[in-house]
Amino acid sequence: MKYISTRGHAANEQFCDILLGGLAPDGGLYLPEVYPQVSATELAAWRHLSYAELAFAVLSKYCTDILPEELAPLVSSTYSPQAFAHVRAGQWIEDITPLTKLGVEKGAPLSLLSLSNGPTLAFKDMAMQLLGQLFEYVLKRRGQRLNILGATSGDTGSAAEYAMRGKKGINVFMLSPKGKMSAFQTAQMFSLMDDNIFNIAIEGVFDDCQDIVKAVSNDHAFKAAHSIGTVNSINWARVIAQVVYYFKGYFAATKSNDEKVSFTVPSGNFGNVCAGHIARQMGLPIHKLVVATNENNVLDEFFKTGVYRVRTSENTHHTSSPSMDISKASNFERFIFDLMGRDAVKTAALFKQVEQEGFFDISATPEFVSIEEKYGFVSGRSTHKQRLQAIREVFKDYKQIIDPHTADGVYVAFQYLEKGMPMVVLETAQAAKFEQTIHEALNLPTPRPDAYVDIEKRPQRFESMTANVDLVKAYINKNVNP
Ligand SMILES: Cc1ncc(COP(=O)(O)O)c(C=O)c1O
Ligand SMILES: N[C@@H](CCOP(=O)(O)O)C(=O)O
Repeated sequence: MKYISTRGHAANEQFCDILLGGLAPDGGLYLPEVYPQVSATELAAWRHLSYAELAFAVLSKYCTDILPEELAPLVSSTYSPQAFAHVRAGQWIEDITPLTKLGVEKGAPLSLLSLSNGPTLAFKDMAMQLLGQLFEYVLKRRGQRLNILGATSGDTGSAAEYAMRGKKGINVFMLSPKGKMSAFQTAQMFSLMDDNIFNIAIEGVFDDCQDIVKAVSNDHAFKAAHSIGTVNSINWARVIAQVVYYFKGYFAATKSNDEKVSFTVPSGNFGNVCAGHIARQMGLPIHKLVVATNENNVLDEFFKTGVYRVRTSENTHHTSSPSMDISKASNFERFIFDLMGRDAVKTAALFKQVEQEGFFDISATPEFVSIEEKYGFVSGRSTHKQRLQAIREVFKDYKQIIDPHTADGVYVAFQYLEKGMPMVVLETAQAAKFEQTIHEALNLPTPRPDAYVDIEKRPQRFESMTANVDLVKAYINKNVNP
């Protein structure tokens, strides 16, 4: 399998190269030359696989430069009960991404696909645990080191740090928006004292952090000299690891492969729902992909109007679903590349316009008009009030405490229920990470795993910085070459 860039100027690379490379050298994002297809026979056989077996089946189609006998143990040790088995409502559950059937609403079976059972209680663990294994394997094979530079709005950071802590040859430099994550999320990252973990609190919003990651990655000399890699969904490996649970969720929600399923995905950087798009392109019978945003509704605006208008830091709201406080959805470029018939020239021109003018408008194109029919995408947005309402209703009707991001998903999913069509909402984090909002909605304490009791009281270590690329580079340089 060869990989190409959405902007058309990268040498055709193999999986292990793009795993370490992150952003393509022309500033674009990597994608496979073609999406591998899943035949009807394969889909029938996959229905009965365990999560680890399914992950191996999907990943084998993409990681073609890793021998199957070497990939298989990496995947099976990642998706093991040690990392993902959990207790819910007093019950010990070994299923890695269990589907909780809530009930039938407006004639549609409604379920939650629970993705936040890993070590840091958010869906990011599903991919990040695998990335940790893949990085270690490839770096050892090549005798290289890696300095990961990441941006987080709350969950990617801790998932990456827990997956990479103590790993030989890997450092993690993680940028986060100062004072904008929940107290739990902040403590989860900043309480780590491992020598290879560096937390940097940036005065700004998530987009400022992501812009710095891209600027550092686009400085090819610095990137090469400091072996810079990424763990955000810029990195293709993140996205394919997330493709797996769409297959798992589909099988759990249906009895036969003749059925279709809609998925609602709480969205910010467009990585999670992009994985759904790729599963659909591979042949998974997905009906609708519902993009649910919070008050930072750049994506909802695009799917409703054809105008993609990024917002400035000042116009990015600090909300009660803070991990989705994103106004420049970096992964969105992969979908636009597909939408534009995989035309890298058109894609590069559109994103150049975003850089220069802050928007593009494709409302008058046949491509935009075809989106729902051809790709199944629809969208909606939720606000603080609607988020609280969804938390209350799911608790009242189904006795489940959902987190604020999942609540945005549930609220928007209700607008797209169709009689007889299963609707699966992706549960992206556990409520424990956002207890202030849960308390506001339910006036109840949120149970949390023993390992996290009083985490907010632990000592914290982090560096504060203004949103300045040179300061970040100097900090990396100082710590990599002390
Ligand atoms: C809990 C939670 N839900 C939803 C999202 C949005 O996912 P994506 O950025 O892949 O669109 C994030 C952050 O990415 C998150 O941490
Ligand atoms: N919401 C994320 C931010 C970025 O998403 P990613 O999937 O591109 O890493 C977070 O919580 O950190």
